[in-house]
Amino acid sequence: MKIPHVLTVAGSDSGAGAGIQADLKACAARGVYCSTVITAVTAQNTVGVQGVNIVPEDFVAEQLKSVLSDMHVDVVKTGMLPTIGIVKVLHHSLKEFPVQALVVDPVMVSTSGDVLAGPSILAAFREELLPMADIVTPNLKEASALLGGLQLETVSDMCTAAKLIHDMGPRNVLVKGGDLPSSLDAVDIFFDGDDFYELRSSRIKTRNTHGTGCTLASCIAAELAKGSQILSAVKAAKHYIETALDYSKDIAIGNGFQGPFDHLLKLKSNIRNSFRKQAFNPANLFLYAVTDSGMNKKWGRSITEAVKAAIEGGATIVQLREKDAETRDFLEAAKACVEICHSHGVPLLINDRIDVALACDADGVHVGQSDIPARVVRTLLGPEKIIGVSCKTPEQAEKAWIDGADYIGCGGVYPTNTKANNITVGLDGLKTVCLASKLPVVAIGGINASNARTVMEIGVPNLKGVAVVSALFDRECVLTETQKLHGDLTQAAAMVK
Ligand SMILES: Nc1ncnc2c1ncn2[C@@H]1O[C@H](COP(=O)(O)OP(=O)(O)O)[C@@H](O)[C@H]1O
Ligand SMILES: Cc1ncc(COP(=O)(O)O)c(N)n1
Ligand SMILES: [Mg+2]
Repeated sequence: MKIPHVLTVAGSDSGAGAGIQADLKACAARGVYCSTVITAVTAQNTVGVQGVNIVPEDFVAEQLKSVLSDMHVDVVKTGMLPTIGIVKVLHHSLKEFPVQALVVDPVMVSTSGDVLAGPSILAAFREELLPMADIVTPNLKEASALLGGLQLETVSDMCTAAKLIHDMGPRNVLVKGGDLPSSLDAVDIFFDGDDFYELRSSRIKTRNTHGTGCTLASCIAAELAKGSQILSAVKAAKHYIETALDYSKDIAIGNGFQGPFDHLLKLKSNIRNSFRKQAFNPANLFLYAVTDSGMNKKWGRSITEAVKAAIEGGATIVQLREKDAETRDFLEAAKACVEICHSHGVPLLINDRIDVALACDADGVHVGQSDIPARVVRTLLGPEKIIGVSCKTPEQAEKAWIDGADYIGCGGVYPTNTKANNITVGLDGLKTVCLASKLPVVAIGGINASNARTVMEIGVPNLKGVAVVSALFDRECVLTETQKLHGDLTQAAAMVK
């Protein structure tokens, strides 16, 4: 399988906000393979550039040959090209190994004001590289330098510059206005030789803008490699910059005035979630209340009234299992239950309906063997949420563990009216599954005040509690029944210890 491939020819930034490091991260974030030809190694941080060590042009040529003679590169993107010799070497390589598109970011001065490629480079840019480029992406200072010091202060000046640079031969020009002093928005001008496009995004208030230029150019290259048209590639890249800046506006890396931003925001948001993740507490399975709309209707109670009574009676986790409710009514009830549960520190799960769980920000979901697989539920809900799976066999328990579930429900232990045609596993089946399971287990199916102790007294360590439906909700007083069951379970737990 061929995958989209960008080759970046640029300098290394030890602080990893710009240069090669930004290019690698931007391409990774956009799902594109990125190879790297390094033209210079900079000693650089959030304060500025402390040193530059230029790679000899022969060795730049050697790197280019290694990559281009072996790999299929779709798009070449250039950043810091510190010498005329390196520009010439690149020009030569691109003649020998033509690619689908060339994106030129004419890096000259870092935002910290340090020179990365001197003015002597300008002639080589104009003569060798720009005529080959599909797009060139100067910032205000670079556009001005390319045009012999022309003053650029307004959006209209940027249009003039785009047109003049277009005359040097590139097919498209993007003049970037990140540094436009008077502008509330971040405005860039795109010119394709016929039309001007004013591309605006909100200007994010942050110190973390080091590397925006490199990232923008890499992202354009990545989108081109995936087959986008140039204008949509530029728009996608600009949108990505805006999102990444917004996401990273408060991160603190380094003590200087310009910090790097965070390219891999999607990935990081998962990692951050996993830092935040409170490990599921198996003790919550102790008295697990599962609602049933039919029963509550029969006794003239709303779901919320039933849940409140169960919690006050000592339920340690609640699952809403509303098979017949209209979705919108269910969601409203679920939102109210989330509030009640959270005010008591009790987790609330939703049976089967991942959409409802997401919409009401429930603590998790319980799924059966014929529902969406737990592995998919985990992807949809992220690492923070609780996932339970109904299992009858050790194999199903093993699979639930592999899929990233937090607990399993095992049953039916006894015959029950709440599930038609449900195979009963009995106490023996329960014990077998508990002994095999790597996850904590809650027993379910026909459990009530008269048999709960017997269930708990099978005495296997990872049986953490019982789940009940009718024993709480098919009764006149949910509060009393829950209190009674809680008392029995507490006694049984004391016996087992
Ligand atoms: N604070 C900001 N908020 C939103 N977008 C920005 C901000 N600063 C720069 N950009 C955008 O980042 C991209 C790079 O622009 P610029 O900073 O001008 O280039 P360079 O990094 O080469 O100096 C442009 O699309 C610009 O509009
Ligand atoms: C190696 C290298 N390449 C490019 C830039 C420009 O990035 P910025 O203009 O965001 O400082 C940089 N600072 N370092
Ligand atoms: Mg910048």
